[in-house]
Amino acid sequence: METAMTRLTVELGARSYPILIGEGLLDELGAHVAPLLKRPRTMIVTDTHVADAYLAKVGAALGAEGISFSSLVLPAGEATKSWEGLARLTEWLIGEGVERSDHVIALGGGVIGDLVGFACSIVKRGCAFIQVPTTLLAQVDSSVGGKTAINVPAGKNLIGAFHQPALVVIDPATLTTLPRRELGAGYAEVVKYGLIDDADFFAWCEANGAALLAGDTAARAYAIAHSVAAKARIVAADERETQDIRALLNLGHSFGHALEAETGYSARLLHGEAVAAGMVLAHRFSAAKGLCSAADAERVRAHLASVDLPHSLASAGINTGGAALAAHMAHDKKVRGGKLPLILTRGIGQSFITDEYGLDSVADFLDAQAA
Ligand SMILES: NC(=O)c1ccc[n+]([C@@H]2O[C@H](COP(=O)([O-])OP(=O)(O)OC[C@H]3O[C@@H](n4cnc5c(N)ncnc54)[C@H](O)[C@@H]3O)[C@@H](O)[C@H]2O)c1
Ligand SMILES: O=C(O)C(=O)C[C@@H](O)[C@H](O)[C@H](O)COP(=O)(O)O
Ligand SMILES: [Zn+2]
Repeated sequence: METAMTRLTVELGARSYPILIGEGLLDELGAHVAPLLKRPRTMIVTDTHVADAYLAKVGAALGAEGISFSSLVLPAGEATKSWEGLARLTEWLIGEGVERSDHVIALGGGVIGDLVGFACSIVKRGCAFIQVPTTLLAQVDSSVGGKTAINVPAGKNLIGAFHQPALVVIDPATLTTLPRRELGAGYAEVVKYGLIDDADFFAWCEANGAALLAGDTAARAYAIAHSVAAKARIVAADERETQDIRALLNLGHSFGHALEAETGYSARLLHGEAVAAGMVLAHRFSAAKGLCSAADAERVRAHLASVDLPHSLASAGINTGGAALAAHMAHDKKVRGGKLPLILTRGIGQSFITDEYGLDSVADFLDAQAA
């Protein structure tokens, strides 16, 4: 019997692709992948944790459709999104005889998805890839939209490319094995969609976030479909972040990426955790500048705190001065004409982009937050 599934499309003309969402889809992966292949062969890239839990299942699903595969299992964790990880992966793909028309499968969280996407954008000047996200974060955000990258010491995702996947297959059943801390990190990106432009969805998060994190499958299914639909709409409107639309997906990230840099892209602070703290800082900065009410900023902080996410510099484990944090922000990819546009807000669900505030003012604000 076929799995019940939701099908969305990222509308990008010739680069359009489907997003399939359904419990149990991993078991049917071969049937969805087969029509894309020029030869019955693929390469799976994953990490150690995901390989233990799902590589055999995915292999069986491909085998059932007569698709042979080889696999590369990389170390789990953010450090794999690096020059070393990229070198290892690209050399492996070439050793495996990857062809431009092959479809490499990224099976894992945002680290594997971002790394595989970037490798596929440059190997043989570009081959195809398929996202099979297994974390909440990757299912609601990173698997869709084609931002691919590695981190370098100067900053987060500074070396990368826009390279869209050919297909995204989301099986929320994989979340049953995901540790609670990782679920929380993904949930921060769910809340982000409410804060960008959807106050009703933020209210839904306030009412349902705890249940979602505790394992409510209906809440998870709703949050994934709603988030991915929002992301697909934004990406379709501004694929390469040139029109001040896609940049809204960066809400909380200019602050958050600085916190990640400060903690060395390590397990001390996960990406989603940094984004949670970053979204509180963006709202508080907006309140400090008289753009939004202090009550709205507090509402955001209170919800993230209620689900045990970092919601301040201190709870994110940061005691660095504002100038050092602002210095990280100077490398932000959104900088134009020497100015960093910030994603700020006029209230819940009313975010906007502005380059009115300089990094000096951000540094002063961060000093006050640390005090
Ligand atoms: N490209 C984008 O648009 C985009 C968007 C958001 C985040 N990101 C990037 O995504 C990365 C973070 O992704 P992430 O939070 O998925 O982290 P991750 O890929 O490191 O995965 C988190 C942890 O969960 C484990 N794991 C994954 N799936 C599992 C499962 N089903 N069961 C048990 N364990 C599992 C992994 O092995 C890892 O230890 C960051 O590098 C961030 O910059 C990219
Ligand atoms: O898809 C986007 O656009 C986003 O901004 C999604 C973010 O959640 C993601 O973390 C992204 O990688 C951050 O953007 P970046 O351009 O600063 O890497
Ligand atoms: Zn993010």
